[in-house]
Amino acid sequence: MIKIAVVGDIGSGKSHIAKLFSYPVFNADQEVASIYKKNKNCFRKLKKILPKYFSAFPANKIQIIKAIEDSEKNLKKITKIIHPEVRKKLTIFLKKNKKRKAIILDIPLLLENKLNQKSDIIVFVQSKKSEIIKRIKKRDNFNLNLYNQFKKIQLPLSYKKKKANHVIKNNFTNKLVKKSVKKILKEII
Ligand SMILES: CC(C)(COP(=O)(O)OP(=O)(O)OC[C@H]1O[C@@H](n2cnc3c(N)ncnc32)[C@H](O)[C@@H]1O)[C@@H](O)C(=O)NCCC(=O)NCCS
Ligand SMILES: Nc1ncnc2c1ncn2[C@@H]1O[C@H](COP(=O)(O)OP(=O)(O)OP(=O)(O)O)[C@@H](O)[C@H]1O
Repeated sequence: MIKIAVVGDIGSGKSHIAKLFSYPVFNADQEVASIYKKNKNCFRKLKKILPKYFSAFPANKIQIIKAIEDSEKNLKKITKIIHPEVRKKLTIFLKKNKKRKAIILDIPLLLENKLNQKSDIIVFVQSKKSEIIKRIKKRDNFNLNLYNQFKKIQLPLSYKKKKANHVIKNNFTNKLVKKSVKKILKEII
């Protein structure tokens, strides 16, 4: 199984491009959202360490964001509980798809959390900063503080690009991007 990991800036188009590969996608952000929504055991652990923000199941996103904004330590406490659950889901996903020729990893913190293996193909999505900002500002509940906090924690984009086997330039139109995806697949599969 070839693992193709899509990395890049927040809002650069990783999830959009991951889907264009037409192979099963593991989307870590979606997994996190689903854990908050469905995993009561995880909620209990979160409530125990951060009762002020996790009061009733399912967790409230505004409260989670407030916890993270209030202190970086809170984010560490949350990720200590959430990340092992995401890793469990990843193991299940890889097992389920072990006979597939390729799978796509849409894990924003893949390199930060050293979830990659040497054999993985890393694809870096490169998008114009101004275009990204314009788009993410339109998102529901967009929070500039949180965005800046996450940017500070994430590895520099220059490092991610250097680690990549391929770079896809995303101009937020499908024509160019689809061509790049096709070219990469032709080279590796
Ligand atoms: C704060 C939350 C509720 C905001 O949810 P929301 O739906 O608005 O955003 P989403 O989860 O899609 O994340 C958007 C982007 O923010 C960045 N981001 C999210 N969490 C983190 C983090 N812990 N560290 C650095 N960047 C992060 C990623 O680039 C991600 O793609 C959520 O991001 C969260 O709970 N984060 C902590 C858990 C985590 O580490 N998730 C990252 C995936 S493993
Ligand atoms: N090539 C493209 N053509 C059309 N729309 C695009 C393209 N690339 C991205 N988009 C759109 O831009 C927005 C941001 O893309 P996306 O959500 O995939 O980014 P992301 O990098 O996964 O974000 P995050 O870091 O928050 O997880 C989405 O609405 C997506 O549909």
